[in-house]
Amino acid sequence: MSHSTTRTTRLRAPSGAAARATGLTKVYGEGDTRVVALDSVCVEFGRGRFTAIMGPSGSGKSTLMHCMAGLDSLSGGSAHVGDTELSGLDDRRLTQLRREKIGFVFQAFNLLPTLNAMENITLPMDVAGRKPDRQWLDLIVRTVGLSGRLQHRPSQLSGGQQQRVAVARALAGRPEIIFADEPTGNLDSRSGAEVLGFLQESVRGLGQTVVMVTHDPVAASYADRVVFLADGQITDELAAPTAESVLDRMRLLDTSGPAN
Ligand SMILES: Nc1ncnc2c1ncn2[C@@H]1O[C@H](COP(=O)(O)OP(=O)(O)OP(=O)(O)O)[C@@H](O)[C@H]1O
Repeated sequence: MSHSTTRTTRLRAPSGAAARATGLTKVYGEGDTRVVALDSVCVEFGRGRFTAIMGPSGSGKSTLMHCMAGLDSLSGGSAHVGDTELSGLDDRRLTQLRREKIGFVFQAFNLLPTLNAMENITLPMDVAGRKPDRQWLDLIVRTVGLSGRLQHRPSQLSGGQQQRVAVARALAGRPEIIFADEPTGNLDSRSGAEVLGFLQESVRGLGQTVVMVTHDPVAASYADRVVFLADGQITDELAAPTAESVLDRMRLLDTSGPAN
Protein backbone atom coordinates (compact mmCIF):
# COMPACT_ATOMS: atom_id res chain seq x y z
CA MET A 1 0.00 0.00 0.00
CA SER A 2 2.63 2.48 1.05
CA HIS A 3 4.77 1.70 -1.98
CA SER A 4 1.97 2.23 -4.49
CA THR A 5 0.98 5.49 -2.74
CA THR A 6 4.54 6.73 -3.02
CA ARG A 7 4.76 5.76 -6.66
CA THR A 8 1.49 7.50 -7.53
CA THR A 9 2.62 10.68 -5.78
CA ARG A 10 5.92 10.66 -7.65
CA LEU A 11 4.32 9.95 -11.00
CA ARG A 12 1.93 12.85 -10.66
CA ALA A 13 4.77 15.39 -10.47
CA PRO A 14 7.95 14.22 -12.11
CA SER A 15 10.12 17.15 -11.03
CA GLY A 16 12.16 16.26 -7.94
CA ALA A 17 11.26 19.28 -5.84
CA ALA A 18 7.98 19.82 -4.02
CA ALA A 19 9.14 23.39 -3.33
CA ARG A 20 12.20 25.42 -4.23
CA ALA A 21 13.64 28.87 -3.74
CA THR A 22 16.08 30.60 -6.08
CA GLY A 23 17.92 33.73 -4.94
CA LEU A 24 15.19 34.23 -2.35
CA THR A 25 15.74 37.50 -0.53
CA LYS A 26 13.61 39.00 2.21
CA VAL A 27 14.24 42.45 3.63
CA TYR A 28 12.22 43.91 6.50
CA GLY A 29 12.11 47.65 7.25
CA GLU A 30 14.28 50.37 5.75
CA GLY A 31 17.05 52.75 6.74
CA ASP A 32 18.20 52.15 10.32
CA THR A 33 15.65 49.39 10.86
CA ARG A 34 16.52 47.48 7.66
CA VAL A 35 17.05 43.75 8.29
CA VAL A 36 18.08 41.30 5.59
CA ALA A 37 16.30 38.22 6.95
CA LEU A 38 17.09 36.08 3.86
CA ASP A 39 20.05 36.76 1.62
CA SER A 40 19.70 35.14 -1.80
CA VAL A 41 18.75 31.67 -0.55
CA CYS A 42 18.72 28.78 -3.03
CA VAL A 43 17.20 25.55 -1.73
CA GLU A 44 15.08 22.64 -2.93
CA PHE A 45 12.83 20.45 -0.84
CA GLY A 46 12.67 17.03 -2.45
CA ARG A 47 9.34 15.36 -3.06
CA GLY A 48 8.66 12.50 -0.66
CA ARG A 49 11.43 13.69 1.65
CA PHE A 50 11.51 14.93 5.24
CA THR A 51 13.75 18.01 5.55
CA ALA A 52 14.61 19.84 8.78
CA ILE A 53 15.69 23.49 8.84
CA MET A 54 17.99 24.43 11.71
CA GLY A 55 19.94 27.50 12.70
CA PRO A 56 20.43 29.98 15.53
CA SER A 57 17.63 32.28 16.70
CA GLY A 58 17.13 35.06 14.14
CA SER A 59 18.89 33.17 11.32
CA GLY A 60 15.78 33.32 9.12
CA LYS A 61 14.19 29.87 9.55
CA SER A 62 10.61 31.06 10.03
CA THR A 63 11.00 33.72 7.36
CA LEU A 64 12.17 31.09 4.86
CA MET A 65 9.22 28.88 5.70
CA HIS A 66 6.73 31.77 5.53
CA CYS A 67 8.08 33.01 2.19
CA MET A 68 8.07 29.52 0.66
CA ALA A 69 4.56 28.79 1.96
CA GLY A 70 3.04 31.98 0.55
CA LEU A 71 2.47 33.48 4.01
CA ASP A 72 4.88 36.38 3.43
CA SER A 73 5.94 38.28 0.30
CA LEU A 74 9.42 38.06 -1.25
CA SER A 75 11.73 41.06 -1.68
CA GLY A 76 13.69 39.33 -4.47
CA GLY A 77 14.27 36.02 -6.18
CA SER A 78 11.61 33.38 -6.64
CA ALA A 79 9.85 30.60 -4.77
CA HIS A 80 7.91 27.72 -6.27
CA VAL A 81 5.49 25.22 -4.78
CA GLY A 82 5.42 22.44 -7.34
CA ASP A 83 5.38 24.26 -10.66
CA THR A 84 3.65 27.36 -9.32
CA GLU A 85 5.72 30.49 -8.81
CA LEU A 86 4.46 32.36 -5.76
CA SER A 87 5.56 35.91 -6.61
CA GLY A 88 3.21 35.98 -9.59
CA LEU A 89 0.10 35.30 -7.48
CA ASP A 90 -2.36 37.83 -6.07
CA ASP A 91 -3.81 37.37 -2.55
CA ARG A 92 -6.79 35.35 -3.74
CA ARG A 93 -4.62 32.91 -5.66
CA LEU A 94 -2.14 32.66 -2.78
CA THR A 95 -4.99 31.72 -0.42
CA GLN A 96 -6.16 29.14 -2.93
CA LEU A 97 -2.64 27.71 -3.28
CA ARG A 98 -2.22 27.44 0.50
CA ARG A 99 -5.58 25.68 0.80
CA GLU A 100 -5.00 23.24 -2.02
CA LYS A 101 -1.28 22.51 -1.95
CA ILE A 102 0.12 23.21 1.50
CA GLY A 103 -0.44 21.71 4.94
CA PHE A 104 0.63 23.61 8.06
CA VAL A 105 1.57 22.45 11.56
CA PHE A 106 2.46 25.13 14.10
CA GLN A 107 3.90 25.03 17.62
CA ALA A 108 0.51 26.12 19.02
CA PHE A 109 -1.88 23.45 17.81
CA ASN A 110 -4.41 26.02 16.48
CA LEU A 111 -7.45 23.73 16.77
CA LEU A 112 -10.97 25.13 17.02
CA PRO A 113 -12.20 24.38 20.57
CA THR A 114 -15.87 23.96 19.62
CA LEU A 115 -15.19 21.30 16.97
CA ASN A 116 -14.34 17.68 17.69
CA ALA A 117 -11.15 16.05 16.40
CA MET A 118 -12.63 14.79 13.12
CA GLU A 119 -14.30 18.15 12.41
CA ASN A 120 -10.97 19.89 13.02
CA ILE A 121 -9.21 17.47 10.68
CA THR A 122 -11.62 18.11 7.81
CA LEU A 123 -12.14 21.85 8.48
CA PRO A 124 -9.70 23.21 5.84
CA MET A 125 -11.29 20.96 3.22
CA ASP A 126 -14.80 21.96 4.32
CA VAL A 127 -13.83 25.64 4.06
CA ALA A 128 -12.39 25.04 0.58
CA GLY A 129 -15.52 23.12 -0.48
CA ARG A 130 -13.46 20.00 -1.15
CA LYS A 131 -14.73 16.52 -0.43
CA PRO A 132 -12.34 14.49 1.72
CA ASP A 133 -11.16 11.18 0.27
CA ARG A 134 -12.58 8.78 2.91
CA GLN A 135 -9.98 6.07 2.38
CA TRP A 136 -7.13 8.53 2.68
CA LEU A 137 -8.71 10.06 5.78
CA ASP A 138 -9.09 6.64 7.42
CA LEU A 139 -5.48 5.86 6.63
CA ILE A 140 -4.28 9.12 8.18
CA VAL A 141 -6.41 8.73 11.28
CA ARG A 142 -5.04 5.21 11.76
CA THR A 143 -1.48 6.36 11.08
CA VAL A 144 -1.60 9.09 13.74
CA GLY A 145 -3.39 6.77 16.16
CA LEU A 146 -6.54 8.82 16.65
CA SER A 147 -9.19 6.25 15.78
CA GLY A 148 -10.68 6.18 19.30
CA ARG A 149 -10.58 9.95 19.80
CA LEU A 150 -12.41 11.39 16.82
CA GLN A 151 -15.45 12.61 18.76
CA HIS A 152 -13.35 14.32 21.44
CA ARG A 153 -12.95 18.08 21.55
CA PRO A 154 -9.44 19.56 21.88
CA SER A 155 -9.94 20.24 25.63
CA GLN A 156 -10.54 16.49 26.12
CA LEU A 157 -7.24 15.60 24.43
CA SER A 158 -3.63 15.75 25.68
CA GLY A 159 -1.18 18.14 24.04
CA GLY A 160 0.35 15.29 22.06
CA GLN A 161 -3.05 14.12 20.86
CA GLN A 162 -3.99 17.68 19.87
CA GLN A 163 -0.83 17.98 17.80
CA ARG A 164 -1.62 14.63 16.21
CA VAL A 165 -5.00 16.09 15.19
CA ALA A 166 -3.10 19.06 13.71
CA VAL A 167 -0.81 16.67 11.79
CA ALA A 168 -3.84 14.75 10.49
CA ARG A 169 -5.45 18.07 9.49
CA ALA A 170 -2.31 19.04 7.56
CA LEU A 171 -2.30 15.66 5.79
CA ALA A 172 -6.04 15.47 5.06
CA GLY A 173 -5.98 17.37 1.79
CA ARG A 174 -3.00 15.33 0.51
CA PRO A 175 -0.95 18.50 0.08
CA GLU A 176 2.04 19.00 -2.17
CA ILE A 177 4.08 19.86 0.93
CA ILE A 178 3.65 20.21 4.70
CA PHE A 179 5.44 23.00 6.54
CA ALA A 180 5.84 22.41 10.28
CA ASP A 181 7.18 25.24 12.46
CA GLU A 182 8.58 23.87 15.76
CA PRO A 183 5.81 21.23 15.90
CA THR A 184 7.16 19.71 19.13
CA GLY A 185 7.98 23.01 20.86
CA ASN A 186 5.00 22.69 23.24
CA LEU A 187 5.25 18.96 23.88
CA ASP A 188 7.03 16.79 26.43
CA SER A 189 9.69 14.55 24.92
CA ARG A 190 7.50 11.42 24.75
CA SER A 191 4.60 13.18 22.99
CA GLY A 192 7.12 15.01 20.81
CA ALA A 193 8.67 11.71 19.76
CA GLU A 194 5.22 10.36 18.83
CA VAL A 195 4.40 13.39 16.69
CA LEU A 196 7.81 13.23 14.99
CA GLY A 197 7.31 9.52 14.37
CA PHE A 198 3.98 10.26 12.66
CA LEU A 199 5.51 13.02 10.53
CA GLN A 200 8.23 10.59 9.52
CA GLU A 201 5.69 7.87 8.76
CA SER A 202 3.67 10.30 6.63
CA VAL A 203 6.79 10.67 4.47
CA ARG A 204 8.10 7.09 4.47
CA GLY A 205 4.77 5.27 4.48
CA LEU A 206 2.40 7.71 2.75
CA GLY A 207 4.80 9.43 0.34
CA GLN A 208 4.16 12.94 1.70
CA THR A 209 6.70 15.79 1.78
CA VAL A 210 7.53 17.52 5.08
CA VAL A 211 9.70 20.55 5.86
CA MET A 212 10.17 21.24 9.57
CA VAL A 213 11.80 24.12 11.40
CA THR A 214 13.32 23.00 14.70
CA HIS A 215 15.89 23.94 17.34
CA ASP A 216 16.15 20.39 18.57
CA PRO A 217 18.85 18.00 17.19
CA VAL A 218 16.78 15.00 18.30
CA ALA A 219 13.76 16.29 16.33
CA ALA A 220 16.00 16.96 13.32
CA SER A 221 17.26 13.37 13.46
CA TYR A 222 13.82 12.16 12.31
CA ALA A 223 14.38 13.97 8.99
CA ASP A 224 16.17 12.61 5.90
CA ARG A 225 18.18 15.80 5.53
CA VAL A 226 18.99 18.89 7.57
CA VAL A 227 19.75 22.31 6.07
CA PHE A 228 21.48 24.86 8.29
CA LEU A 229 20.79 28.58 8.10
CA ALA A 230 22.95 31.37 9.54
CA ASP A 231 22.44 35.11 8.99
CA GLY A 232 19.87 34.52 6.27
CA GLN A 233 22.02 32.14 4.22
CA ILE A 234 22.17 28.36 3.86
CA THR A 235 25.56 27.47 5.26
CA ASP A 236 25.54 23.68 5.33
CA GLU A 237 23.50 20.53 5.01
CA LEU A 238 23.57 17.01 6.34
CA ALA A 239 22.08 13.81 4.93
CA ALA A 240 20.75 10.93 7.08
CA PRO A 241 21.21 12.92 10.29
CA THR A 242 21.53 11.53 13.79
CA ALA A 243 21.13 13.71 16.90
CA GLU A 244 24.91 13.40 17.45
CA SER A 245 25.88 14.33 13.88
CA VAL A 246 23.51 17.34 13.99
CA LEU A 247 24.99 18.48 17.31
CA ASP A 248 28.52 18.08 15.97
CA ARG A 249 27.69 20.10 12.87
CA MET A 250 26.05 22.83 14.99
CA ARG A 251 29.18 23.08 17.14
CA LEU A 252 31.34 23.29 14.02
CA LEU A 253 29.16 26.02 12.51
CA ASP A 254 29.22 27.94 15.81
CA THR A 255 33.00 28.03 15.93
CA SER A 256 33.41 28.88 12.24
CA GLY A 257 30.95 31.81 12.43
CA PRO A 258 32.03 35.44 11.88
CA ALA A 259 32.05 36.20 15.62
CA ASN A 260 34.93 33.79 16.22
N1 LIG B 1 7.95 41.13 10.59
C1 LIG B 1 9.24 41.43 10.77
N2 LIG B 1 9.66 42.72 10.78
C2 LIG B 1 10.95 43.03 10.95
N3 LIG B 1 11.94 42.12 11.12
C3 LIG B 1 11.59 40.83 11.13
C4 LIG B 1 10.23 40.41 10.97
N4 LIG B 1 10.19 39.04 11.03
C5 LIG B 1 11.48 38.64 11.23
N5 LIG B 1 12.30 39.70 11.28
C6 LIG B 1 13.77 39.65 11.46
O1 LIG B 1 14.29 38.77 10.48
C7 LIG B 1 15.35 37.97 11.02
C8 LIG B 1 14.99 36.49 10.87
O2 LIG B 1 13.88 36.19 11.70
P1 LIG B 1 13.22 34.75 11.78
O3 LIG B 1 12.03 34.84 12.70
O4 LIG B 1 12.99 34.22 10.43
O5 LIG B 1 14.37 33.91 12.48
P2 LIG B 1 14.30 32.43 13.10
O6 LIG B 1 15.55 31.76 12.68
O7 LIG B 1 13.01 31.79 12.77
O8 LIG B 1 14.38 32.76 14.65
P3 LIG B 1 13.80 31.95 15.93
O9 LIG B 1 14.56 30.65 15.96
O10 LIG B 1 14.16 32.83 17.08
O11 LIG B 1 12.34 31.78 15.73
C9 LIG B 1 15.51 38.40 12.48
O12 LIG B 1 16.54 39.36 12.54
C10 LIG B 1 14.17 39.05 12.80
O13 LIG B 1 14.31 40.02 13.79
